[in-house]
Amino acid sequence: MPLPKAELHLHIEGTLEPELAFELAARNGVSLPYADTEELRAAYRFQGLQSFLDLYYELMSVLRTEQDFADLAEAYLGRAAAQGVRHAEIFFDPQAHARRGVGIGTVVEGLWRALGDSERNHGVSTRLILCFLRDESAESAMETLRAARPHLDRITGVGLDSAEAGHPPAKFREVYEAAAALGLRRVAHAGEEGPPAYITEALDVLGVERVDHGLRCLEDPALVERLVRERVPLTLCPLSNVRLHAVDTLADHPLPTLLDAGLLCTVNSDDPAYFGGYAGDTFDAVRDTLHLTEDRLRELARNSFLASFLEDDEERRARYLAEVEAYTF
Ligand SMILES: Nc1ncnc2[nH]cnc12
Ligand SMILES: [Zn+2]
Repeated sequence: MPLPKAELHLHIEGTLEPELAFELAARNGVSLPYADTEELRAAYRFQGLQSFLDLYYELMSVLRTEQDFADLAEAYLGRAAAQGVRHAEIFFDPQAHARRGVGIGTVVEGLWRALGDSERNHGVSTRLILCFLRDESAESAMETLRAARPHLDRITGVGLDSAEAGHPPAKFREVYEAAAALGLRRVAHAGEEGPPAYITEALDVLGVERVDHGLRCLEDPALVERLVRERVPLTLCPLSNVRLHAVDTLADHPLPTLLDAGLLCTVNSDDPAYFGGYAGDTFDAVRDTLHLTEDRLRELARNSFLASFLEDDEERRARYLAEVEAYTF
């Protein structure tokens, strides 16, 4: 039995495996510029974040209907459950679908067809986090939040993703204020490819409660001290960092340094169809390559539930935490 864990940094569009991409392309009459799944997989060699994002946005053109989003989420939940995920807080990118005329209602209600039955079908509780694309305008983000209003009973929080460099968090001050006023939780990608100052800005200007990635905090010791003091969780994605060249190899990943510094670290899969592993694969990889002890692995699992947005269901959180403590390796 795998170690129970929560997945807190997972883009649902990043779980689109080549096989499902081709199946949906055929179903929807979309042609992909790849002959087959093998040729598509061969394209998964990225120079950095932007080259990944180019393929990620291209491939999601196969997602058209509610059923497509339901099938995508259902496939993810099955894989996640098999790897010990008990709770998943799932990002989605409505603006990336609105571009081709797929409205946020299709996305959210489609995902909900799978998420609504996830506890019963997979034993996985879920939350949805709407991400704004930071390389789109602040006005577009505000329009997206407006369009999300009829679906807010399905949405727990907002996040910020896509190309980071040159798109500081402060650009989205107003939309995060509006999201907070609607009672939404707040997270943001920061310090993945952008500087540590973006992490500080995400905390101070956007009021984020977790930092997605946050890897580059290590360049600013005062910031590390603050993150430790304020118990700000980091949702790290080690396999993503290797594939997008934030680190040279997994053996060079600073996860042990971050843990030793006292940071509240979690490990996550980001875009598992593209980066070579789901949550359990990621835990196995850091265990084997970074030689993490059982105590460290248990700490990472515990942190994942502590950092999750389960404030509305503390009984469940306590149950998950008890499972972590009772786990025998
Ligand atoms: N790792 C990542 N960073 C920024 N935006 C993303 N969208 C999907 N994955 C992402
Ligand atoms: Zn991400």
